[in-house]
Amino acid sequence: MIKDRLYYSNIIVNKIEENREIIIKNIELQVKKGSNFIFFTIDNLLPVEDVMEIYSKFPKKEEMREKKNLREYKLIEAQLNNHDRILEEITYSFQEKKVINSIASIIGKDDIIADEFLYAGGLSRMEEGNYLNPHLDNSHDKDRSLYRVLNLLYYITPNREIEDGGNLELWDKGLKNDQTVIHSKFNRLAIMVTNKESWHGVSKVKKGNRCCVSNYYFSKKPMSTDDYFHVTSFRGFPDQKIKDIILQGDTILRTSIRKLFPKGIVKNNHIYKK
Ligand SMILES: O=C(O)CCC(=O)C(=O)O
Ligand SMILES: [Fe+2]
Repeated sequence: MIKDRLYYSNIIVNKIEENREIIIKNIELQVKKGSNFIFFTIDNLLPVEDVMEIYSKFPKKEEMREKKNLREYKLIEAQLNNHDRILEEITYSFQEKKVINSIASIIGKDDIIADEFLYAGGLSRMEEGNYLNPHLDNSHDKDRSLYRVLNLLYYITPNREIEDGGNLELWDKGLKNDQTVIHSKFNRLAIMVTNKESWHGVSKVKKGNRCCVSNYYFSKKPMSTDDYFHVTSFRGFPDQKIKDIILQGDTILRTSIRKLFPKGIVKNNHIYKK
């Protein structure tokens, strides 16, 4: 059996469909509570031996690009053809039409387009001390013609405990309230809406590594009714008061630059050049 995107996507769709009822109930509850930041997780996505194989081929620290600043400290790779073929296959399996359709029908949005250039998607690796501060994802795609609407995060590092840090944190009740912690557990797919309220981040990794395969879905229409545009906007974690002020200033600065130069001044090289 060739482990290609078709193979993975068949398993993924079956898993989503198996969980359809529970996911829909969960989303309905969130909507009822008035949340616009919808998310859900699907556990045991792939057979364990398949995830272990993907994990074993995941690029090592030295083979990835380090992003290190006040906002984030992590390793990324979008240039998938520099690595084992299996990594490109698992990443793009989430972009197969039937996976998109299955998720789209659950979310109730029919005009979803996958991000074939992996603009800010692809592989990410976080090691001890790495973090991703609370942020709103950039509202649009690389040409600023489509809205980002969903983020799919598939965690593949075995034996990660919640105490090891590196968990996905969602401010689904607003930044002034406590965040919901999503354990970045082995073989878990987390799916979250991205809009102007979806503040999220990754807590500092305390132990081991945290490998993730990520994909964005786009759409001509946003997840809400009104139009909006924002650059990736960062905040401090709740205990980082000074960093919070600095990061808010940083967002204001980058927003003003973006107003002067709508396509940005530095070329974003976090894309898959085919
Ligand atoms: O790694 C994660 O769980 C979240 C990643 C993320 O939010 C991002 O890359 O924008
Ligand atoms: Fe994000």
